[in-house]
Amino acid sequence: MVRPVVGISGNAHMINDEYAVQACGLHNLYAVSEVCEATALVVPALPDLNQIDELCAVFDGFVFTGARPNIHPEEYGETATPAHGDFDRDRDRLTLPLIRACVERGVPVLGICRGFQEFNVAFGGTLYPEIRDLPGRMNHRMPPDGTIEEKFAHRHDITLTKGGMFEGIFGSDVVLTNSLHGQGIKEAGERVVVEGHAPDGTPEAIRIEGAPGFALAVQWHPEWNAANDPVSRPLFEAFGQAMRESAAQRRAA
Ligand SMILES: N[C@@H](CCC(=O)NCCCC(=O)O)C(=O)O
Repeated sequence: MVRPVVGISGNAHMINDEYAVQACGLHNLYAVSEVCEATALVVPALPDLNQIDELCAVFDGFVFTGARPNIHPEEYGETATPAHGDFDRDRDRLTLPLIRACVERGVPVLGICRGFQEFNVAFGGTLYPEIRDLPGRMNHRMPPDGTIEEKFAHRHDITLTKGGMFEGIFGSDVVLTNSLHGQGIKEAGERVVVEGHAPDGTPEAIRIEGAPGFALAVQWHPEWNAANDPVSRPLFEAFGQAMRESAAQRRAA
């Protein structure tokens, strides 16, 4: 049985401030390979090199990964300010239409951190540029100091909608996760259903209403220690199963 082939979104990166590359966190690749039991291939976030229809035809699913650069606020009708930080416009221009196309076609998609924010913006939602500046909110950013393990350590609970898809996957309505993001959902998009919140009310888990396929996204980083984490593993297992079922249906059609 051929394993599902999964596109993992790349990110613009400069080596030594002079050599442009597309980068992808290794944990995303290992989580998809080891837990989804799938072949993980990096898709360069370069709209000029990719055709949306071809990507949807070639891949059995996509993971839209985390990334430090933010979605440009003009993608959700707002004007950039210094608070909005750095951008990756090529990634915006590929991932937002690709997410919509995958959902329409029933191609399974999983969003992580920036990818979670892309799901919301792709369906008409908006973002806060800096969660920690909002009254009553925590600082959700990656700790500035410490080891990489400390930066990806569990940080807060997330309360999930009872009877929702995420509770069904995790087997609990409260889960413990890491947190490495500065931005977050301000207004949920028209078809964006928020199923999970942090203790300060920040949206942390969403699904796309009416999606024929797997279309879930989380604000935290489940790819970290995915094979062993009791929250990450079932999420990637569910994603892998959704891709196998979707691929079998497409082959049978
Ligand atoms: N840029 C967005 C999304 C944050 C994100 O995806 N973080 C993952 C990378 C972690 C790091 O390298 O800092 C935001 O800040 O909300």
